[in-house]
Amino acid sequence: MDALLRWAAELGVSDSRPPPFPSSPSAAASSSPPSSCLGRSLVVADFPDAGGRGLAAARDLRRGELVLRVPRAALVTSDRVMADDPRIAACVSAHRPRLSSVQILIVCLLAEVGKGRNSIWYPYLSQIPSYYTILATFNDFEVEALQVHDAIWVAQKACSAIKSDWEDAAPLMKELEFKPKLLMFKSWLWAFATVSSRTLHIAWDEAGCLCPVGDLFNYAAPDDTSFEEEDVAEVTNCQQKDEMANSSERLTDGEYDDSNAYCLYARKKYKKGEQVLLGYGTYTNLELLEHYGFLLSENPNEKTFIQLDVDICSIGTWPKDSLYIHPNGHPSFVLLCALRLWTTPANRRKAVSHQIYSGSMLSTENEMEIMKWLISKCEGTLQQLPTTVEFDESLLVFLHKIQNSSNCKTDVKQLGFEQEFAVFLRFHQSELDCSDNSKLPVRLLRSLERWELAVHWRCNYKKTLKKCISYCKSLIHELTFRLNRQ
Ligand SMILES: C[S@@+](CC[C@H](N)C(=O)[O-])C[C@H]1O[C@@H](n2cnc3c(N)ncnc32)[C@H](O)[C@@H]1O
Repeated sequence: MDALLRWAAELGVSDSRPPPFPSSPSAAASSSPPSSCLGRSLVVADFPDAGGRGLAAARDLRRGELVLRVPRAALVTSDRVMADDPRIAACVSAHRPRLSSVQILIVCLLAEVGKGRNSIWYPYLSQIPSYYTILATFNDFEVEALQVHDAIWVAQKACSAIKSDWEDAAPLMKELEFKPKLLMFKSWLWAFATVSSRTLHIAWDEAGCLCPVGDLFNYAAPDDTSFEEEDVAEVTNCQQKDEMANSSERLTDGEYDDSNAYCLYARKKYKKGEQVLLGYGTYTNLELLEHYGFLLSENPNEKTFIQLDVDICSIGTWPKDSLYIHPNGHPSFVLLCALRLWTTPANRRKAVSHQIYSGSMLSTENEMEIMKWLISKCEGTLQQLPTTVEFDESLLVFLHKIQNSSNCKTDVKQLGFEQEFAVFLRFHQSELDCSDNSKLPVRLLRSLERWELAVHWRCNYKKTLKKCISYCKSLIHELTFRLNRQ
């Protein structure tokens, strides 16, 4: 990491705003770059429960403050790799019409990896994780563990799309004489996951850019970023007005700006030592798993979908993905509207459409019918899934413990789940031959990590359905009370 931070400093990456002009020309010429690009606003730190390696505030940070600047020279982009290497440029241009910008960036990334120490990005490339847990890396056992048909389908589709991209790009990579290891699907998957989970948006390339040091920020779901009065006062009083200028518009965390650099900003106030997080976008947990390989226990953007008949989905002009259940168990506004319309006799729909689109309840009876329908749908869905929330919660405890166990044979026996673990081992054609004080092999530990993610996802899914049932029951109770009083 020290080598990366030194290399980045040499390229002008910095966590402090550069002075408007050097104090004197001789001082500018003689000043050597600092030994680290961090230390003034940020430091690298470990956050075991929130993304692992990440960036912490090196001092108290103000909202809207510039915390990292990464000049274009440090960014890994397809155009930069090709500008530096005419052979790659010539081969890519011959294949370009058939390839997407993401495929081209992946090929450029693998080409740089193939250069080893001769790559100008070597200090950066050697700090990129060596494996990922995005959905496409899940094997059949782990995919099955998601249990919910839609999620299984997303995982399978993600993997087959990446495979087909790899096959399409194979002739180009052969022409570039990639080493056999880099031609393998495993390498493509690694590079795909790197691009998927670490790129930042740039205007001139849909695939984005890899941003050394800037890609060390972990994720927090974007929340309501409306300006609080306190923040406005802070901006008004701020001495560094130039830095804070436009900070009300700068509630996005980062952008490639006119100074030819990627600039990243604190999107809220941070106390020294706190983890500084970026909101990469609003994602459901399945999307986070698909693109980034993790999920959040509390995700405000989570959407829980249940199987709906075609006639419900097509009853309005609403997009299908707006028909879902919120993490607190409440049906989404659109799901509620669609169900109100669907439960109304066809000949009356037109007459009540104004009421429905404004979000009003049609009648107590209609609302009770919807709530009963939702209860039965959620209960039916839960019954069809092979395990319960309680089982999944215990399995999660087991999976967590077993990954940290130094005595797996005894622990598997003591913690239960021997049967599930035997199926897991059979899938991996492994036997539990680890003696006391030995850890499981890395291959199995990584699979356990992905299995845990799958169980975590399905457990959250079921919990939301249970919350929906409780919500509907309490509403029915309330409506019955109202009806009885009429
Ligand atoms: C841009 S990188 C962030 C830095 C990364 N932790 C590292 O060590 O290089 C994004 C990856 O960090 C991890 N990550 C980010 N935010 C996370 C979070 N809130 N919880 C768990 N993992 C997270 C995921 O593996 C994700 O794909």
